[in-house]
Amino acid sequence: MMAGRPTKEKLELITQKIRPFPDFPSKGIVFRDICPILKDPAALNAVIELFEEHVRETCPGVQMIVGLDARGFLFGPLLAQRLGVGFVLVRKKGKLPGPTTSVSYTLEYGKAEVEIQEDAIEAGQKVLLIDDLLATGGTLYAACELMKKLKAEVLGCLVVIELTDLKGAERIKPNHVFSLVQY
Ligand SMILES: O=P(O)(O)OC[C@H]1O[C@H](OP(=O)(O)OP(=O)(O)O)[C@H](O)[C@@H]1O
Ligand SMILES: Nc1ncnc2[nH]cnc12
Repeated sequence: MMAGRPTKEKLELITQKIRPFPDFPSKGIVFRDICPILKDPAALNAVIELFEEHVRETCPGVQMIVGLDARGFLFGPLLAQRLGVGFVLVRKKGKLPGPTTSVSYTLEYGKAEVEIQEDAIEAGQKVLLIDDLLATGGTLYAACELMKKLKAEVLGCLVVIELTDLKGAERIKPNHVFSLVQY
């Protein structure tokens, strides 16, 4: 049923479910909350179908979906299942057991460090990164650096929301970002 819905309708369904919260988590930030998307199966399905369509058209050789802590974990495994590929976690530092490698980065509202298990991805594997939102691009940039360390081939990045004024797409170049909703 959902697959038959036009793209425009799917995008409207998703956009309606994104809530803005001014001045969260600090003054001047408009926080774009994706929680209502998760509460609505049709909206969540629309997100996954639009990502799936894009990936099947533009990255048919993808071998692994790499999700970013924490909200990339909400969409990544669903997409990976649809595509019939695996899912790997990029986590905030200190959460993963065994040998890991890490990269630090700055956020729209803070500083952090991400890490991945060293054996999560094999050299040469084709991966797509996924997160809920692209702001300054610091997080995705750091995740792309992790991919470099593991010698993975990044086919692109997927986000539900892109905050275009913050120029995250510039930051992660030459990697490409596909976003569903832009502000
Ligand atoms: O493009 P950037 O400026 O790097 O910002 C985007 C990142 O910020 C948010 O995560 P956050 O670090 O708040 O963590 P969370 O997902 O654990 O809430 C968001 O989910 C992205 O991962
Ligand atoms: N404005 C924003 N809304 C939600 N998540 C974010 N992560 C970084 N900036 C954000």
